[in-house]
Amino acid sequence: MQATLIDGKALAAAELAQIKREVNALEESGAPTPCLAVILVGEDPASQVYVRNKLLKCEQTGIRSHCYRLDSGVEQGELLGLLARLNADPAVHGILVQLPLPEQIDEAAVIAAIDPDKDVDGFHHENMGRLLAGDPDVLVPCTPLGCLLLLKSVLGDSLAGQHLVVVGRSNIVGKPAALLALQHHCTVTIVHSRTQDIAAVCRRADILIVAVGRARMVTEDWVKPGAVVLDVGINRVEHEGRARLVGDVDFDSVAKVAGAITPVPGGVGPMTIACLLRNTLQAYRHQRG
Ligand SMILES: Nc1nc(=O)c2c([nH]1)NC[C@@H]1CN(c3ccc(C(=O)N[C@@H](CCC(=O)O)C(=O)O)cc3)C=[N+]21
Repeated sequence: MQATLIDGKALAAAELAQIKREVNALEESGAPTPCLAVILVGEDPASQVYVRNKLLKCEQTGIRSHCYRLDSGVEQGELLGLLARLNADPAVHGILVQLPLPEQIDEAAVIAAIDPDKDVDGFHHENMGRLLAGDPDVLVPCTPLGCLLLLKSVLGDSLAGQHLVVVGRSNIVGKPAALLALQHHCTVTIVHSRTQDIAAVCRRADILIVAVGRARMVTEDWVKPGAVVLDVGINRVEHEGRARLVGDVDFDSVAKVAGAITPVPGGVGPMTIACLLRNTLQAYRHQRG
């Protein structure tokens, strides 16, 4: 391995420590405590792990949190009613509805029902539009924001002119990551399942962000020597009879050619959670003027 390992866990811990200091300062000034509401529908095991993690990090930073656990058979109207109450509650500053939702519920309708000012996921069309327009007063999706912080940790502020290729075009990672990179003056390409000779396009990237959800899809022949590789994938695979977490990047082969690379676990994931808390604090400040 020649690549520098980008330690997302350590960088996230530093970010959380900073958030904790800011929350403490608010506390000392007598201001109310920032509060995040999390809604979890059903019993999806991965969602339960992620939500537990988010609540734990809230506790560590002093952000108040409240988790609403709804039955997997809940009616959409009930979920929308809960959102209306949380939107109207001035003590709640951030709202996160854990995805995916059960099939009887229209995800788009749920996201549209969240007050954009409390939309700490940055999934509401109002926030997507603001990001597209380059409005600084926007809540940016947590994973792309985490990617940007990881990139700055290796490249400093010199993202300008770098060719950044995003693999994947989802609304929650690929598209917002591309827009954020564009705002930081990168030359941006998005590639996806219909792209012709995807490996050749990726090989031209100075920075590669991979978010497709296919275990170890990106191999060393996709990567330019010295490139920075961020792996957003979280795939559970069987390895010698045991469940194991791997990314969308074939770490062992890519680490031989990349200049820097994030591991899975311990890369983008922890940074995503740190950015959720960062967004909660931003939403709090915005709401309090
Ligand atoms: N409304 C909503 N917002 C989200 O931000 C959201 C979501 N729904 N649904 C699911 C995805 C996934 N996601 C992750 C966050 C942290 C880790 C994370 O911390 N991963 C650890 C490992 C965790 C494990 O052991 O499974 C790591 O990479 O080191 C992973 C995945 C947020 N998501």
